[in-house]
Amino acid sequence: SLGKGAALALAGAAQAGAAVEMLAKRLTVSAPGKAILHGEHAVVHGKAALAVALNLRTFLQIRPCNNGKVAIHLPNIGTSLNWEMGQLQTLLTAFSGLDQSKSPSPEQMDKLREIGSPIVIPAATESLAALAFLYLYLSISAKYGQIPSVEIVVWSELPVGAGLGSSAAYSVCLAAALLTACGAIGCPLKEEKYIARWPEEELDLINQWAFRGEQVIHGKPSGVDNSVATWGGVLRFQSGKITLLKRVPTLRILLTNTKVSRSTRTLVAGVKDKILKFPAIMNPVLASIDAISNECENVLEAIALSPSQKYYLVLEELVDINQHHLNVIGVGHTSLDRVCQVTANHGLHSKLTGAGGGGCAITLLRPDTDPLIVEAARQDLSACGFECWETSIGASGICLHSPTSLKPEVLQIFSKV
Ligand SMILES: Nc1ncnc2c1ncn2[C@@H]1O[C@H](COP(=O)(O)OP(=O)(O)OP(=O)(O)O)[C@@H](O)[C@H]1O
Ligand SMILES: C[C@@](O)(CCO)CC(=O)[O-]
Ligand SMILES: [Mg+2]
Repeated sequence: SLGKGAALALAGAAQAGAAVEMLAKRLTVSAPGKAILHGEHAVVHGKAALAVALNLRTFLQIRPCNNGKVAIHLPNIGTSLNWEMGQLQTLLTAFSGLDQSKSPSPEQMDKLREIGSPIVIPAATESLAALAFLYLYLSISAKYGQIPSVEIVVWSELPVGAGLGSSAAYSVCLAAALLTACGAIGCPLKEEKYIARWPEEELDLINQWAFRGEQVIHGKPSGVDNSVATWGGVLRFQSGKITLLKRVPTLRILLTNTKVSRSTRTLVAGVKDKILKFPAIMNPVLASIDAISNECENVLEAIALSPSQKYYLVLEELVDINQHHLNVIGVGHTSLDRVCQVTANHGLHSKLTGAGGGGCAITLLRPDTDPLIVEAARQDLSACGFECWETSIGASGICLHSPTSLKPEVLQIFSKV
């Protein structure tokens, strides 16, 4: 019998006609950002993480073009880039024989940097966004057939590079749009539908390709961020195994962006160095973070069955302990300490989320936390120069939108670019 990959490739070829039809019109997709409740960094080293999809999304529109170019517009970072189709075509051979199971090689990355853009700084925001796009465009084109001249716009409600999984939402949107555009996966959006999702097998393929995009941006991602952007909801992730949590209580979370910029790639590399330098000291910390994720999962399940004050006390203690651990492994920041102190003054518990080193923190709220307390905490956090907002969790994963399902704000941004 055919392997999953081969079957999908055949299905992709059969959909080649659909690809041409697909690109006769615009296609809009969106994927959510995420917050990690527990397990950031430890998850890169095989431990468990718990992640939730946020109601802040990245939107991507892909439009057919007939100017012989492939263009990408990134209004969040003020960048627009384009390449001649011919220039990309000559590179396809370097990317042939690749599939979603292979990591980007150093030689391929060098080739991409050559044509990347006028941008030369290897780790700059624009350069990483361009490299991830080129990697996905070329390897997907090499495998399923070259994607014709297109124009792509990506815009996000998420702060970019702040710990809320903007890179994963970006990679998942790109993978979904490019795979749909070349007919490797179907287009589940029917005329009468508002929003549509792909079948599980195709979501799995999107997730695998998006992971490759994350590798270009992060270096050594665990895959938790692209998984939550693909599947949505609340999930447990360990060594590539994704378990969607079915019974979860409605959690109230306050998100705070310290606005201190950082790079996930650099922070992940720093933790690895520390583990190599002090294995006997760092490994027990990672094991403890793993135990926190497991304990949190049990407590969430218990709350979903019977909400009780005592469980929220446990969740708060776990947040405090993990925040200390994250400081120990070197991913804290004075701005994050400040968030913890300011919220503690209001009886609330916070920890960093994502890669740390600045970026965002989450503050756990109880179902009955007085809105006046939340407001007072918000004001104090704003006075520190931070931005914060209460969020709902468990949003849906990557989806396709009909134009009528898009908010006016998103339509307006797409109409301007
Ligand atoms: N909307 C976007 N427009 C352009 N580039 C983006 C966008 N979203 C993400 N990126 C790319 O992703 C990079 C940020 O990724 P990074 O992993 O450092 O932060 P994050 O994903 O927001 O946080 P974390 O990984 O900790 O959750 C940017 O430098 C840029 O290259
Ligand atoms: C820091 C990290 O654990 C989470 C970033 O959101 C990196 C990863 O898992 O890829
Ligand atoms: Mg990221």
